[in-house]
Amino acid sequence: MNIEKLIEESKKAREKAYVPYSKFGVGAALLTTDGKVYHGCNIENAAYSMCNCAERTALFKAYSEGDREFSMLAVVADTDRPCSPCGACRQVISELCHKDMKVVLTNLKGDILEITVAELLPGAFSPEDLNAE
Ligand SMILES: O=c1ccn([C@H]2C[C@H](O)[C@@H](CO)O2)c(=O)[nH]1
Ligand SMILES: [Zn+2]
Repeated sequence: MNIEKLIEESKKAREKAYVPYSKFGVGAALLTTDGKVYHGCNIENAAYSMCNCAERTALFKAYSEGDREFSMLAVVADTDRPCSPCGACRQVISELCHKDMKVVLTNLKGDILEITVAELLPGAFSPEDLNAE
């Protein structure tokens, strides 16, 4: 599975977005090290703070199925710049994915930004911080 194919998967995921309030659909595709792809879309709610982003949907689906090892995450939305994950997703991605994992941010115009998990959230609060005495 290459970058272009995973981006296509993220676009398919975006078509499932439930976005009656923002009308802003986002898609994510998470590739496991053994080649499985988890789709995620954003899912909104009339109680707005309950909205779940596409990135966390994909990660939580994978974790809940027992998958823990990932090689790439692609995210797409109809944005001017490559879609930029929110702070909450950056925090969750930082904990659940390897710091060197590739993150591919893109938009419908075809702009692509390739970064790593570490670059998404430099200095992220991490599980190790809980162990300080
Ligand atoms: O990277 C992003 C940015 C935003 N959203 C969602 C949250 C909300 O449903 C809508 C508008 O913020 O887009 C995502 O799913 N991922
Ligand atoms: Zn988010």
